[in-house]
Amino acid sequence: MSEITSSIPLQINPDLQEERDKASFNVTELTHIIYGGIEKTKKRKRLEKLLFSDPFFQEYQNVRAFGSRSEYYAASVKKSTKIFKLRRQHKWTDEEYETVLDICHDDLALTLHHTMFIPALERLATEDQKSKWLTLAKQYKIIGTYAQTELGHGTYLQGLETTATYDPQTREFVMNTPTLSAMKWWPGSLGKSSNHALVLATLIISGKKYGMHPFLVQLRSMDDHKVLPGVRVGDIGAKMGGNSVDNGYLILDNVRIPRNNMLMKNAQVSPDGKFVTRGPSKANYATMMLIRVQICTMAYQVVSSGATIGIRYSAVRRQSKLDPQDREPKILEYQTQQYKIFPGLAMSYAFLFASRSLTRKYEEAFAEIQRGDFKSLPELHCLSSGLKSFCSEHSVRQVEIIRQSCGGHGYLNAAGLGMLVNAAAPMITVEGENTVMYLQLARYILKRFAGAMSGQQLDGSTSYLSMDPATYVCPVMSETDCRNLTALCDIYRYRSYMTVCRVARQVQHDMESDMPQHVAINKNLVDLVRAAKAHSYYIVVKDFVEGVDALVASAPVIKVLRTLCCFYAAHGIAEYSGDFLESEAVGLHQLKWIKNLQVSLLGEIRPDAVALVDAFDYHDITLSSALGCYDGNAYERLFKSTENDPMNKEEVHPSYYQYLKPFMEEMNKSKL
Ligand SMILES: CCCCC/C=C\C/C=C\C/C=C\C=C\C(=O)SCCNC(=O)CCNC(=O)[C@H](O)C(C)(C)COP(=O)(O)OP(=O)(O)OC[C@H]1O[C@@H](n2cnc3c(N)ncnc32)[C@H](O)[C@@H]1OP(=O)(O)O
Ligand SMILES: Cc1cc2nc3c(=O)[nH]c(=O)nc-3n(C[C@H](O)[C@H](O)[C@H](O)COP(=O)(O)OP(=O)(O)OC[C@H]3O[C@@H](n4cnc5c(N)ncnc54)[C@H](O)[C@@H]3O)c2cc1C
Repeated sequence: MSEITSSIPLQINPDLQEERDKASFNVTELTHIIYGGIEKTKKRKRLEKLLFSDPFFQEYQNVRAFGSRSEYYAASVKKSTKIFKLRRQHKWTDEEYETVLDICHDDLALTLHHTMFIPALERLATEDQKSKWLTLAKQYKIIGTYAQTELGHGTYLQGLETTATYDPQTREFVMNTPTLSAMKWWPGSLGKSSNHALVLATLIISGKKYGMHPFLVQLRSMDDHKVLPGVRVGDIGAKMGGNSVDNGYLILDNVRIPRNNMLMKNAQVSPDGKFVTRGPSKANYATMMLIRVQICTMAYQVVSSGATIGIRYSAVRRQSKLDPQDREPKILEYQTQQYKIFPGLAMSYAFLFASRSLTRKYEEAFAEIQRGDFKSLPELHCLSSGLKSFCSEHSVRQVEIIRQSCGGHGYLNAAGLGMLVNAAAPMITVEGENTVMYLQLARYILKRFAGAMSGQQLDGSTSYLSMDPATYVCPVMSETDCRNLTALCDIYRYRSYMTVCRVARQVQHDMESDMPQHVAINKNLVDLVRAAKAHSYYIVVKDFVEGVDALVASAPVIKVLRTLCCFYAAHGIAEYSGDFLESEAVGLHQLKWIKNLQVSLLGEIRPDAVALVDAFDYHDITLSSALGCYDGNAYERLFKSTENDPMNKEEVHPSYYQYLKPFMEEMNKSKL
């Protein structure tokens, strides 16, 4: 009888334990830094324990892996409602609730209710409207979504075709979907879950259009969830990932809603049909900006989860030979493996600091906006647009590289990496497609650059655009200088300055050559995006350097984070060396030194790699990966995962009797 079983050993895989034993710093100290202090870490642990002591959360993993789409959706509705109930029962604060959503990695069917519907009510409704609708929403007496995107338009909001026409006779809005391309298409939780939707529609009064405004529309009966008259709603179909969410379509056929169902914080329609605005015209775009900021944090979670799986697996997987006399090495010993995974590790910490800094700026600006002061809105819009695009693009790409670095096993669902990549991929598209968002940033940068050229004193993230480029000398004079974080940051800043300067001059030149502005802009779009990317890279490196500099921590923690920060910056320069050379931010000598440093840092990070991902402190259920489990028993867990596979339920699959058996019989009888 074979001794091979799928039982999971009680002890940690010795290969992983060996890594933990040799860490140069205290992992718990770093975990506290990541989560914002001992109390917050403890609270998180308590919430994790509360959630995962319920066997449902373990069973949920199986439905996710092996259930049909409909079963997965149903389990996810159950998960959402369980969490909603727990929130009420334990009177969680908003912060505790957010922590729970982070622990669950946010694949909840009813996700849009809390990610967008409630924040939109908070931002777009008047106090009176809030006391009615927001209260109902927070008590889960209504479930809602944010229905903006249409089949024909997602990006171009001025092109939205859904109409809200005011009828002063009845003091109602008539909500209508006039064409196929006007139907709402994509909103999460719309297809089957929500009974209400915040519908973004073009307001029409007496035949005149007044732009996009938010309207609260009831879609389904509160008694039996049946679709109300005039409403057609359904699921848009299976997606590459995120299939627990019922992204939906919505057609409104002259559905009448009371005047008060227009959310009127930023603009009002009086009973007799007069339109009055308050604040800037883009005030109704506020919810999107919030989610863009949150996407940066999600990108951190995505890439740090991927790095955790990749590094733990690479520490327990042995393959081939390095020293012919020795046993097969851990694949983490191969420099090429380190080169695939450590950029994701360094990026995790870079995005942790960058998203933290962006969130802080957002909260400060939001408080000002609440007081009616909108001066930081343009800066915040552009910063969040750029960083949303940068963090999503880089994290999704890096996790796919990590997936590939896990060889064949990385391709299994049980590895958790494919699902992670597919779930994270829409971050590139949602809340403003990345190219479009980079271009929003580029538009802002061009204006600021023009301001600097005309002698304006700039502040905020673009203040460096008033620098005098003639004073720049590459601050790296020797190989040792390459470890100077301020010097590396200066190199990024100058690269960004030159990239912006070049495209600004080109656009100006094209316009002076009598090219209409839109033609000149379109002729330079690729370089405009390049400038926005260079600026975003600089901001992320700067936030990382400043974040590490400001840390109050033990010397070993600071040392390891400085090493990662240096690697992150050096890796970026090596990867985009063409841009850095072209802008003359570095010369060939410096580039060679920085490339050498990048490679030697791999070896310096290597001994702490496992400890650096342990510090993220992800629960095994959150990671949902046989390869990335804390105990490192990857093979046992892979084998165990096959037990739940419905394909293995019967010894002989029904298809044998249906197809294979008759086919084999026919083949065996055949004379050919
Ligand atoms: C474990 C894994 C978890 C991972 C999870 C992964 C994914 C998450 C999955 C799902 C997400 C869930 C929900 C998703 C929801 C959505 O997607 S909701 C729909 C979002 N849609 C958009 O974001 C649309 C994007 N388009 C726009 O924002 C605008 O149309 C655009 C900015 C492109 C142009 O606007 P428009 O009004 O047409 O522009 P103008 O050219 O007239 O004006 C531009 C001026 O307006 C300023 N501006 C634009 N936006 C803002 C803003 N938000 N705030 C402040 N100012 C703004 C802009 O700077 C210009 O100003 P100037 O004229 O230059 O001064
Ligand atoms: C998983 C998922 C969940 C979503 N959830 C919601 C939701 O809850 N609510 C909601 O309202 N919407 C939702 N959306 C829709 C999402 O917001 C849109 O898909 C997104 O805003 C992009 O718009 P689009 O699909 O129209 O892309 P398009 O604008 O058609 O983009 C297609 C291509 O055209 C290019 N392009 C477009 N305009 C320009 C331009 N001006 N300059 C240069 N290039 C341009 C883009 O760069 C891109 O390459 C969701 C989408 C997904 C995938």
